[in-house]
Amino acid sequence: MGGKEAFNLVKHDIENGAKVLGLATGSSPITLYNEMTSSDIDFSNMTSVNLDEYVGLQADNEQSYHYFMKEHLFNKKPFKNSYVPDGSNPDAEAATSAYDKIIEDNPIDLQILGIGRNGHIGFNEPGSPLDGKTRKVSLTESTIEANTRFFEDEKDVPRFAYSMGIGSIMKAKKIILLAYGEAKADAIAATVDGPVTEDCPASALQNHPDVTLIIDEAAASKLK
Ligand SMILES: N[C@@H]1[C@@H](O)[C@H](O)[C@@H](COP(=O)(O)O)O[C@@H]1O
Repeated sequence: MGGKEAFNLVKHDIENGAKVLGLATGSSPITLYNEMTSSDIDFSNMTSVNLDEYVGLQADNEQSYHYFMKEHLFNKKPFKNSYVPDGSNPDAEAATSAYDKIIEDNPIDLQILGIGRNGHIGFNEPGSPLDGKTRKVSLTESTIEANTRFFEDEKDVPRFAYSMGIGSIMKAKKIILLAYGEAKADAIAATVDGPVTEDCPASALQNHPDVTLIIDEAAASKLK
């Protein structure tokens, strides 16, 4: 899907000096990561900062976002530093403030985003403050249900995550949002045509000066 288009934008930014990439998990960025791993770009002097991680999963847990990122990108293309929130730290205050410090020290040049069916970005579910920092969030039923496919049993799906806030996402210089498939059509319509509202966290992107949407026809099917 849109991996090639996204990759060309990423490559262009790197050639123009981008040093910090904000990265996302989920199925949407996989084709981009495939392009990155098969490219000849050297990321070893770059930094990556991921959006979120499940609370309660160790980095070596196969369902963790740490693991996902290693498997899809970092094992083949190591970065100088790669940051993902520490889901194994039960102290939410410590884990989230440490992550805010990381974001502050590594301002994001280009942020890659997927989108949840309910318009969430990172794990900022509907109702999240549009200017928020990293925090512990409760996942909604719709997100838990969407994530169930990755776990053996629904009861194993984590109920909480540490997520970069929308305020931090909005500070990225540029943003690329990836969305494919009919299940994302309502979220994309609300993001683009709806009001800016906490009911659709991605609608905050309307206030960002440099956002590119890479979406397929199905995801675009409910746009005005
Ligand atoms: N926390 C992630 C999001 O960052 C991602 O955008 C979303 C959509 O995932 P997918 O791309 O698999 O549809 O899933 C999870 O909730």
